[in-house]
Amino acid sequence: MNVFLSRMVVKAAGLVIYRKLAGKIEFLLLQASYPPHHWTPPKGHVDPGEDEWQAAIRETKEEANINKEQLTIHEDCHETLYYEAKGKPKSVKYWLALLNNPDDVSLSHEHQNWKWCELEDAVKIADYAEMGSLLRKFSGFLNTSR
Ligand SMILES: Nc1ncnc2c1ncn2[C@H]1C[C@H](O)[C@@H](COP(=O)(O)OP(=O)(O)OP(=O)(O)O)O1
Ligand SMILES: [Mg+2]
Repeated sequence: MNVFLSRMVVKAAGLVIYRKLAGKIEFLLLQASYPPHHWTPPKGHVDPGEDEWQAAIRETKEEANINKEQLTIHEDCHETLYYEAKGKPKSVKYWLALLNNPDDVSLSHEHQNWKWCELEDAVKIADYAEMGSLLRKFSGFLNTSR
């Protein structure tokens, strides 16, 4: 991406959180409380003075009430999505993270629901093609690193 474009891009970051339950891997998706009520992993905008890593961890705490200490973040498994949101180019960097204990999740006012989904369901519910590819890639990472 050239310098001009990279300055215009709205940066966001988040964590693709998964848990292992009954031998299955499930991904956490949160549903926006505002239209189009889309489902994404916890994520949000990078604040001034913050980098993407810090934003991913802060947003996960704010949106899903999950602390860094409850997670094992796979620092080497990450991917950035680029799309247009509200007429502006947006980038969202996601890292993969295990929720160590399959604890409850609680929501911020920005979300109205959450779901733990196995891969194929997560791909369907998250809906966007690039998010589907990202989830498949992260799932592949888990299958080869186990
Ligand atoms: N992977 C995607 N590809 C294309 N469009 C997407 C994708 N994810 C979400 N959108 C759409 C849904 C919304 O219309 C719009 C903004 O959604 P989103 O990027 O999730 O940010 P947001 O404004 O809801 O919250 P946040 O503060 O968490 O970034 O983009
Ligand atoms: Mg958000």
